[in-house]
Amino acid sequence: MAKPKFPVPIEKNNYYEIDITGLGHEGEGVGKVEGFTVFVPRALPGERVKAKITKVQKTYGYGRLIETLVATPDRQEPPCPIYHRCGGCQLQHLSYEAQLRHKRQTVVDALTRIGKLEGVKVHETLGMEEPWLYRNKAQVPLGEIDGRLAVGFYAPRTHEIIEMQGCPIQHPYNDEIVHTTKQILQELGIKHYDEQTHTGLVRHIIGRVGFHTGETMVVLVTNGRKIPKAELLVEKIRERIPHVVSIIQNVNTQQTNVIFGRETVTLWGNDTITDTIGDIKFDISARSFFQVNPVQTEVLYGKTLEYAQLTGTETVIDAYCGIGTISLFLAKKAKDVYGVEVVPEAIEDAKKNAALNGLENAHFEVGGAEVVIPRWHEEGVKVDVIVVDPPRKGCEEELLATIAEMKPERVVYVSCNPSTLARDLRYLEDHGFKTVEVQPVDMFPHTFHVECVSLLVRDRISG
Ligand SMILES: C[S@@+](CC[C@H](N)C(=O)[O-])C[C@H]1O[C@@H](n2cnc3c(N)ncnc32)[C@H](O)[C@@H]1O
Repeated sequence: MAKPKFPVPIEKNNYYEIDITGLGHEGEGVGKVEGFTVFVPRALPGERVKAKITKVQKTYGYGRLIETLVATPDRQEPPCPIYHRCGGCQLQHLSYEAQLRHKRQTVVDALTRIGKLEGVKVHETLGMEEPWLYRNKAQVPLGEIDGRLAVGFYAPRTHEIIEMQGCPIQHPYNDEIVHTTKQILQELGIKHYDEQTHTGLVRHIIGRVGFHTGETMVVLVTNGRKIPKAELLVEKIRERIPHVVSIIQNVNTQQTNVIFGRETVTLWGNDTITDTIGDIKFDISARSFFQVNPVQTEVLYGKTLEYAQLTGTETVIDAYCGIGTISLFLAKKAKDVYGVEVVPEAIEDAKKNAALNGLENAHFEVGGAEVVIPRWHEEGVKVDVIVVDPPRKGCEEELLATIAEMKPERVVYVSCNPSTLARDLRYLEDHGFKTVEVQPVDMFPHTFHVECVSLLVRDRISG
C-alpha cells in the first residue's frame, strides 16, 4: 500500500470524538478528525459521536459508533428488531423526512463533485406516504444457524446470515413465501447450499408479488438440477401458500455471488406473474427486472413521461428497457418506441406485454444497448427522444457517444446511482446537451439508494 503524503491523525483501535457533517454514499455518517475523513456507520449528520477506529486507509478511515454524545432530533428508534445487525436497510434510524432531505443532498453532491455541473435544478425527493411493506420482491439466502435451516439477509460486508422472522419493507406475501418455503424444505430434509464447501442444494428463496393482482411466484435457486421429492415440495407449497400461481426452479451451479443461473424451469403453474402499473398490464418472469416498489414506480414513470414531452409524433428509444415497462408507457403517447435490453427473457416478456396491451408501435430487440443502438444509428434510424435506464454502473461510453451523434431533442436519464449519473451527465454536457432538471424519487425507503429522473435537452449553441 502506498504511504500517505502526510501523517494520518488517527490510529486503529483508538477512540475519537467526531462531529458528523454528512452522509456517505452508503448511508454512513461522515466526519473529520484533524481534517482526515472518517466514516462512521449509523452516525447521523448534526451529531457528535465517540467512535473506535476499525480501519485506516491512505485518505480516509472507518470507525465503529460507540456512543452518541449529542444526538440529532432526526434520530429515531428503528422499527425493525434486527436492524442493527442486518445489512438490508441502512437508514431506519433516521426519520423518513430527513432521509428524503439527505437523498436529495446526495444527488446534489454527486452532480457538483463528480459531474462538475453548476446551476442544475434538483427538486425535493418525492417520497412515499406509507414507506413500509413496499417491496414486491424478496431474494433471501439460506444458511444454517445452530444446526437449523435459517433464512435472512447478510450482515453488512459479510456473508453471515442474520436470521429474520419478517421484514418490515417487504410485502407480507413475500415474508409468507420465504418462511413457509423454508419450513417445507426443512420438513422434507432438502439441504441448503453451503458456499464454503460448494455443496448442498437450495441457494436462495425468491418471492415475487403482483401488488395489484395478488399473484405470487416462488423461485428456488438451486446448485444442481435434481430436487429430491420435487413433487411433494410443489404440492406442499401450493397447499400452504394459496396465492402462488407460479413455482420456478433456477439452476445456478457456479461459485459466484450472482443470484441467478442461466437455466430456468417451471415446476408448476405459470411461467410468469402479472401486475399492472397505471393502466398497463405486465407479465413478469423469474429473471426479469421489474421495479421493486410498485407505488413509486408510477411516480417515476410519470416523471419520465412528463420529461419526454411526447405529442404523438415522436420516435423514441428506450435503452435498458427490461420487460418494456417504460417503453409501453411511452408507446401510448409516441409514434414509435424501440426498446433494447440484454436479457432475452425480458425481451420475450416485453413483446408479450406489448401484445397484451394492444400496443403495436412498441418494438424490441435483445442485445447490449451500446451495440444495438450504434447499429440502429448506422442504419439511419432518426429519433426525437432517448430514454436510458441503465443498471448501477451507468451507460457505456459507446452508447453515450452514439446518443451525442444521434442528436435527439431530449434525453431522459433514469438512474439508480447518482455517481454514475453525474459522470454520464458530464459526458453528455460535453457533447451537446444541457441538463435542465433532476427529480429524485424515493424508490427504496430506509436504504441509502436513491433513484433520479433527469431531463437533458439538445444544446443548440454547442450541439
Ligand atoms: C435499472 S433496469 C431498468 C429496466 C426498465 N427500464 C424498468 O424500469 O423496469 C436496467 C436493465 O438494463 C438491463 N441491462 C444491463 N446491461 C445492459 C446492456 N448493456 N444493454 C442493455 N440492457 C442492459 C438489465 O437487464 C435491466 O433489465
